[in-house]
Order: sequence, then C-alpha cells, then structure tokens
Amino acid sequence: MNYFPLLLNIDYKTVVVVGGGPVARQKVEALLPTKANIVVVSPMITEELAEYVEQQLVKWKKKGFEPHDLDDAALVFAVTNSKEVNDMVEEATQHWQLLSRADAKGRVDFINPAVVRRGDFILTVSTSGASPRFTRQVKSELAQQYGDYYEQYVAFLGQARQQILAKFDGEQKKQLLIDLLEPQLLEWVKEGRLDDCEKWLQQRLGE
Ligand SMILES: C[C@@]1(CC(=O)O)C2=NC(=C\c3[nH]c(c(CCC(=O)O)c3CC(=O)O)Cc3[nH]c(c(CC(=O)O)c3CCC(=O)O)/C=C3\N/C(=C\2)[C@@H](CCC(=O)O)[C@]3(C)CC(=O)O)/[C@H]1CCC(=O)O
Ligand SMILES: NC(=O)c1ccc[n+]([C@@H]2O[C@H](COP(=O)([O-])OP(=O)(O)OC[C@H]3O[C@@H](n4cnc5c(N)ncnc54)[C@H](O)[C@@H]3O)[C@@H](O)[C@H]2O)c1
Repeated sequence: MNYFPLLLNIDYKTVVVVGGGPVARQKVEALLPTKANIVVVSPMITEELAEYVEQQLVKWKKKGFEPHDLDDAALVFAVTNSKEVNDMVEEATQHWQLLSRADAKGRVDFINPAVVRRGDFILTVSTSGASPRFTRQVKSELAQQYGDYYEQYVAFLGQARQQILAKFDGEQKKQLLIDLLEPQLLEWVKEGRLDDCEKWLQQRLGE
C-alpha cells in the first residue's frame, strides 16, 4: 500500500476511540498534544486512561460500542480486541469519516506512525504496517539523535525566519535563510546559549 503522509489539524474535532486497553491508551496519548475532543467508548479502561478522564482530558462512555457513538466523529479508532466489534465500528463509519483499525483488517483509511515530538519539530516513522516493532526501534534511535534542545532550535529557526521574511526579499532573503542553518547556531542552542543566537540574528538583520 502506498500511504499518503499528512500532518492533520484536528483541533476541536471529535475523535472516537473504541476500546480501552493499552492500544487505546497509546492512541489517546498520541492525540493528547492536540486540542481534539477525545471520546473513549469501552466498558473497561486502563488506569492511565482513567486518569485522563479524571483530569477531563478525555470523555469516557462506559459501555459497549453502538453505531450512534460515531455521530460527530472526524476520526475513528477501532482498537478493541474483538474482530467482530471492530467490524461493527467499520460498518458504522460513514464514508466521510476516517477509520484506523489496530488489527489492520478490513477498511483502513489511515495507519499511525511512531512520533518523536520536539515542540514544532515532528519526526514520524512508518513501515506501512510491515513491522511496527522496527518502527518503534527507529523511533528510539531518532529520539536519541534529536534531543530535547531541538524544540528550542526549531523555535529559534521559526521566529528568525519570520523576521527575515518581514525585512528582506530576493537573493538577500535566500542567502539569510541559508545562513540560518549555520551549524554554530545549533551548537549554541545545545549549550543553552540562546542569547548568542539572538545576537547573531540581530547582526544579520542589521539591527
Ligand atoms: C507505530 C505504532 C503507533 C501506534 O500504535 O499508534 C504502531 N504500532 C506500534 C507498536 C507495536 N504494535 C505492535 C507491536 C508488537 C510487536 C509486533 O507485533 O510487531 C508493537 C511494538 C511495541 O509495542 O513494542 C503490534 C501490532 N501493530 C499492528 C498489528 C496488526 C497487524 O499488523 O496485523 C499488530 C499485531 C497485533 C497482534 O499481534 O494481534 C498494526 C499497526 N501498528 C501500527 C502502529 C500501524 C503500522 C505501523 C507501521 O507503520 O509500522 C498499524 C498497521 C495500524 C495502527 O495501529 O495504526 C506503535 C509504536 C509505538 C511507539 O511509538 O513506540
Ligand atoms: N496497532 C498497535 O499498535 C497494536 C499493538 C498491539 C495490539 N494491537 C491490536 O489491538 C488490539 C487491542 O489491543 P489491547 O492490548 O489494547 O487489547 P485489550 O484486550 O487490552 O483491550 C481491549 C479493549 O476493548 C474493549 N472492548 C471490548 N469489547 C468492546 C465493545 N463491544 N465496545 C467497546 N470496547 C470494547 C475492552 O473493554 C478493552 O478495554 C489487539 O487485539 C490487536 O489486534 C495493535
């Protein structure tokens, strides 16, 4: 299958997760950094999910799945341990709703990559379902390679780029955007020397 990779804005959209086991927890945790309206439908949920419900990060419908549970859903996760229930969810999913099945059976509108988040810097990994374990291994390698400081680094790049775009165009703009990837800046961020990055930028901007 040739999947099409996307980064979706699902803020304020309803996402229904059917099932409440460890796999449901994993999907919910991937959703938590967004502002999606997360609804879990399951007679039982894990302790971690119960904590999210307690903190009002997630709504819980404590019951078996019924088709009307999908009424407002933009995304649907069928992640129960029963093929029959996942089939029921699939049947109830309208053509305009996107369905993900953790058992990778039947209709699969999307699959979930492993994700390393460093603020706006997002690394995603997939084997298109060939080996979720290898996906996880590569994710761990990337997480090591790209430490937490990449969040500040990409935040700096983002605001510096905006300042450059506001002030320059043509060749000058192009050259400054190239200069911005100067390895020294990454080193400074790594050492916590954000002031030096800012000085470097102001000098380039002629301020
Ligand atoms: C990336 C990640 C994100 C996430 O879960 O959201 C994810 N699986 C993860 C881990 C993982 N999953 C499994 C194991 C046990 C080892 C093994 O079986 O290999 C481990 C490893 C572990 O947990 O250590 C078992 C498993 N997974 C699927 C099936 C069904 C099947 O393939 O038939 C079975 C067999 C179930 C059974 O035996 O019954 C299916 C899918 N799993 C996917 C995603 C999609 C394609 C991913 C890709 O592109 O490769 C896809 C197709 C659908 C989907 O769920 O979207 C997450 C990384 C977590 C992280 O970030 O660390
Ligand atoms: N994609 C992945 O990453 C991945 C990893 C491992 C397993 N899997 C697949 O995901 C499935 C779920 O894994 P798990 O470890 O979370 O299973 P689990 O057995 O721990 O949890 C199943 C959940 O489904 C709920 N459930 C059962 N009947 C229901 C119904 N009628 N309506 C709503 N909820 C119902 C149960 O209450 C339970 O919370 C596995 O069976 C396997 O097929 C996928």
